[in-house]
Amino acid sequence: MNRNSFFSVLEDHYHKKLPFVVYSRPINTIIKCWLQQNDELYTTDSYEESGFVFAPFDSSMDSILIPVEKSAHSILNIKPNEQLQVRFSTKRSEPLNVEKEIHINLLAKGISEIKKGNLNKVVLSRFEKRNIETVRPLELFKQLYNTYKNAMVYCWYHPKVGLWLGATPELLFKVVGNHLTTISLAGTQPYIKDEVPKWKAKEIEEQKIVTDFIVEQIKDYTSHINILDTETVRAGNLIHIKTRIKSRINSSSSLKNIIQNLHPTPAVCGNPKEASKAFILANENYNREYYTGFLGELNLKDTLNRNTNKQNVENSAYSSVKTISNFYVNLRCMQIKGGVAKIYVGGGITKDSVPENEWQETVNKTKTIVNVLR
Ligand SMILES: C=C(O[C@@H]1C=C(C(=O)O)C=C[C@H]1O)C(=O)O
Repeated sequence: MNRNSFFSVLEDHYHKKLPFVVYSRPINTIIKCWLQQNDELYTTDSYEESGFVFAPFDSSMDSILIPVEKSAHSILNIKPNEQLQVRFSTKRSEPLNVEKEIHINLLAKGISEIKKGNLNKVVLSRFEKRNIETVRPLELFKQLYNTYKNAMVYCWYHPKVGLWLGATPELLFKVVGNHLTTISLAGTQPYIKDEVPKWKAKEIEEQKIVTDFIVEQIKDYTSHINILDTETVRAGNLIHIKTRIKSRINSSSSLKNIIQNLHPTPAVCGNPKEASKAFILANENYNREYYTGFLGELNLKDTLNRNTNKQNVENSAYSSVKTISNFYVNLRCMQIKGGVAKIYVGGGITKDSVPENEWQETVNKTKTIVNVLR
C-alpha cells in the first residue's frame, strides 16, 4: 500500500468515528495500523486474546482491546531515515493552565512522605493544556514519526474513549515465545550534544529502585534472569538511564501474571508499589487515565509482523509460529479533546529531590509533544 492510500484509509476511518491505532515501534521501518470494523468497546482482563491493548494507569479500570478478528490490519514499509510528508502543521497556544505552585506543593508533600519513611520513591505528575488550531491526528502522528525515530510513536482513537497520541521511549516488556525482555528506565537530564552524561547519586538510586523491583517481581514467574549493563539512552531532548533485563517465562506463568506484577513499575508509580499508588491517587488531584498505562500488541503470531500489505490477516492459520507481545509505557503523550491538547508529564521523586528541579524536569518533558505543535 502506498503512503497516500495508507493515510487516506485512516483519515476516512477517523471521520467515520471508528476505532483505530496507527503506530511505529522504535528503530523500525514499518508503520502498522489496525482499523476496527465497528465502534464497540472491547476490553480484556485475561490477556489471552490477540489484538492491540490500551491500558490505564489504574488497573481497576478496564484495559481496552482492538481485537484481531474485529479489525483490518495494514502495514506501510518505510525506508530508513525517510520522512513522511506532513501536509498541515498543528498550531498551538501558550499553556492554558500554569500551575507551578500547585505542583511544587505536591512535590514537597511527596518528599516529606519519603522522609517520614512511608515511601522510597514516588512518581508525581501533572498535565498542561494547550489550544490547538485544527485537530488533524494523522498529520500529528506523521510529525511525531518524523521527529522520534527511536520511540514507540502512536495515534490511538476510540469514539467512546478519546484520542491519544504519544512518542514513548519506555518498553514495559516484550515477549517472544517464552523469552521476556523488560527495561528499567529512570533518571532524566536534558540532552546536550557531544557532552558525556554525568549521573548524580540521586538519579542512579532512582533507577536502581526500578531495576530491583523488576527483578523481584519477575523472579517467581521466570528463570535465567540476566541483567544487562546499564547505559544512557536518548529520548528526544532528554536522556535517561536504562537497564535491559532478560529472562524466560515459566511454563506455568501467564502473561496476566507478568502484567499484574510489573505494572505500574516504580518508573511511573513508585516504591513500595501499593503505598505510592495510593499516594498518587489521593494527592495528584486529577485522573491520569491512560497516561502511565501501557499500550501495544497482544499475542500476535510473528508471521503477522512479517506480512506486508495484507488486510484481515487470519492469525489462526499460523498457530505453529511464535507468539509475540510488546507493551510500551504510555509516556510523552497527549489526549486531544474539543480542540485542546492535554499533555501529561511526571517525574520520580526520592528523598534528595529538589522541587524546583523536578518542576523543570516536567517542563522539559512537555517539549517532546510541544515541539511537534508548531
Ligand atoms: C513519568 C515520566 O517519565 C518516567 C520518569 C523518569 C524520571 O523520573 O526520571 C524517566 C523516565 C520515565 O520512566 C514522564 O515522562 O511523564
